[in-house]
Amino acid sequence: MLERRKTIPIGEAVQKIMEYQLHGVTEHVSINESFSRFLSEDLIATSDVPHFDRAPYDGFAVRSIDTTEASQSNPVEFEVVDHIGAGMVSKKVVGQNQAVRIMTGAMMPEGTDAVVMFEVAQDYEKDGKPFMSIKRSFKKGDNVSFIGEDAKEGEILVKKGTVINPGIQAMLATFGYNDVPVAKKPLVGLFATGTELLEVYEELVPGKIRNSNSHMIAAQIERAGGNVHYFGKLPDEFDTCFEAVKNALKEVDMLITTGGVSVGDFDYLPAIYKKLGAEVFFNKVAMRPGSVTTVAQYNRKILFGLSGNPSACYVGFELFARPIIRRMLFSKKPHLRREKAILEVDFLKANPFTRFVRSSVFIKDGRLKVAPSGLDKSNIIMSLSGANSLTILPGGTRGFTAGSEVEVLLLEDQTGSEWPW
Ligand SMILES: Nc1nc2c(c(=O)[nH]1)N[C@H]1C(S)=C(S)[C@@H](COP(=O)(O)OP(=O)(O)OC[C@H]3O[C@@H](n4cnc5c(N)ncnc54)[C@H](O)[C@@H]3O)O[C@H]1N2
Ligand code: MOO
Ligand SMILES: [Mg+2]
Repeated sequence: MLERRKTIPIGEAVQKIMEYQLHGVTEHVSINESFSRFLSEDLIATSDVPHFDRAPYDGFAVRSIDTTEASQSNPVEFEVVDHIGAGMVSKKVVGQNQAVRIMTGAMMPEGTDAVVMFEVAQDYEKDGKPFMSIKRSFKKGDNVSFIGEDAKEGEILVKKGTVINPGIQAMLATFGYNDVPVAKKPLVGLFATGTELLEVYEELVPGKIRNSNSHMIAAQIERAGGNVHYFGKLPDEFDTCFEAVKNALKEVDMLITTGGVSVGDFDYLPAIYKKLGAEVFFNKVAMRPGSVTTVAQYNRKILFGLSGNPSACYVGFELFARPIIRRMLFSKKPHLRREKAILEVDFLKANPFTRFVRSSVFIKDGRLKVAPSGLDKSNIIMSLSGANSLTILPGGTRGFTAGSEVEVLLLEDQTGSEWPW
């Protein structure tokens, strides 16, 4: 007899998974390998930046007090007693009406408190000695880049769980993080199930199709920040699938399968979970596509039984597996970012369930707009290539007309959302 499944709302399904706390693990990687990894500790300023007062221009370091009387009609003369570039430190203590020729980035010599740019000074020689004169006054601190103006020692500059971008790379280097504490990438096991599946390089034959889901999910796992362990494809045979799933679980942090989760005669995943003794969180969600998505836990490892239908599989991954991966990367906002956008075209399909329409968001006339990226059926592959978002069309509506405001989940955004439901 057909097993009746209990349908639960999407928010409840996500909550059930998120309640299951899987923790992130720290590892240290060289700064050269840290780009696009997730920080596992707050990034703290280990020193002031800059850590010495320095010249922001090429010119002359002077004592501002010596410039007070300078004007167009009264040039004031300075003897140039030293000459330094960035990285050099002057040993001179600068006295009255003395100056040091200084280049951008060099440390301010003792006694000086202002920099005169070359453009406003006249330099010349007298008796074989260098001199310069100015026709305007300078205040203490004019053209000086002060200690700590960029960052103060001890400041928390970037929170843990943030993805490392080029700017963060610069900070890490500035503060001497040669080894960077990052979240270890969760290892996500992956199987494609289905007797109909061919490898990419195989010729098409009647009744068979090429396995596209595992290549798609592998990319989604990497986009989410995980590492993929692809175990291959399995035929729809109970014993083979059971053994493969049971063994694979020992090697990974979580396991994804695609296909075989519905009510068909060869859909073995529900029976596999049962024989394993796994705790099933849900096996029917009030959403399209992906309604058959099944999630369970066994031995503190989460099993994601994603649909075999490509679009359903894709959506199931983004809503349920992505937040778990991001959580293990210490993200405080592990879910897809939710924004409002204006629908560009009519979408008049009535549906009792919430739909997640593969869509393309774009900016037009300064506003975020959205349009479906292709056919909206769960067995469709082609609408996925142009999808950078999922438009949420709540259940119980008669569809939406162009110009309506709708909510979208952004697939390629790194900011994320704390809880979009
Ligand atoms: N009587 C019912 N039939 C179905 C129901 C239902 O509620 N009652 N649900 C439908 C929905 S909704 C979906 S979604 C699918 C889910 O099917 P399964 O998750 O069991 O997946 P399969 O049966 O194995 O395959 C479905 C479909 O997807 C193709 N497929 C599978 N794997 C791949 C792959 N790796 N790459 C590309 N395509 C793949 C497969 O050939 C099938 O066409 O069930 C409905 N049926
Ligand atoms: O689960 Mo199916 O993908 O809803 O269409
Ligand atoms: Mg099936």
